[in-house]
Amino acid sequence: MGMGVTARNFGVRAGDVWLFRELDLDVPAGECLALVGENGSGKSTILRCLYGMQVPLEGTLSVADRQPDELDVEFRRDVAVLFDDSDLFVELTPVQHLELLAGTFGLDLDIGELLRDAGLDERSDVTAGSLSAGQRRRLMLLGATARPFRVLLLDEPERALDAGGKQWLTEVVGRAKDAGAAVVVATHHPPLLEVAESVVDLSGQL
Ligand SMILES: Nc1ncnc2c1ncn2[C@@H]1O[C@H](COP(=O)(O)OP(=O)(O)OP(=O)(O)O)[C@@H](O)[C@H]1O
Repeated sequence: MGMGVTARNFGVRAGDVWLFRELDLDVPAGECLALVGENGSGKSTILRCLYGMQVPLEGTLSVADRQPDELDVEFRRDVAVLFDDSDLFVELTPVQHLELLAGTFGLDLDIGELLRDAGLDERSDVTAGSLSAGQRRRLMLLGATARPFRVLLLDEPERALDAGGKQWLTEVVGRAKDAGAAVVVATHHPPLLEVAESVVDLSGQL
C-alpha cells in the first residue's frame, strides 16, 4: 500500500507569523493522522492546503499521488472531504442526496441501509433544510464516505454530533481505514485519537 498523504518542509504563515514550519507528514494508505491543537493553531489551514484550496508558502504536498488541486476532477474523485463550510442542498432529502451521489460516482448504493447506519432512517424523506444540526452533519459525513476515495479529509467532524453520532463517526473512520484510505482528521474529540496511528499537535508551533 502506498502513501495517501505526504508533506515535506510544509509551512504556512498567517500575516507575519508562521502557523507552522518545516512540518513533515506521512499518512500511509489504511492509516489515520489526527491533527490537534488549540483554536487558531492551523488545523483547518492544513486541511485546506491538502485539498488544494490554499497554497502553502513553503514545502511540497502529495495527496493521492497528486499535487492537491480542488479544481482537478481526477483529484476530487480520489479525495473525499468534510469541511466546516461543507453544505447540503436544503431542498433535497437524505434519499435524494444519496441518489445524487450514486449517480455522480456510478454506484449501486443501498440507500436504506446507509441511512439506517447513520441513524437517519426516520428522516430519510425530509428536506435537508429542516434537519437538525446533528442530522445534517450525519448526512454530510455519509455523503463524504458513501463513495469511493483514497484519501479522506475531515475538519472537526464531531461537531454537532451527539454521543451516538460520535460513536458512529469513530466507526466510519475505522471502516475508511479498513478500506485502505488515508484519513486526516482535525479534531477536539479525544476518542478519535484512538483510531489514529499518528497525532500532530499544532499547539505551540509559533
Ligand atoms: N484566509 C485567512 N487569512 C488570514 N488568516 C487566516 C485565514 N484563515 C485562517 N487564518 C488564520 O490562521 C490561523 C489558523 O486558523 P485555522 O482555521 O487553521 O485554525 P484551527 O486550528 O483550525 O482552529 P479551530 O480549532 O478554531 O478550528 C488563525 O489565526 C486564523 O485567524
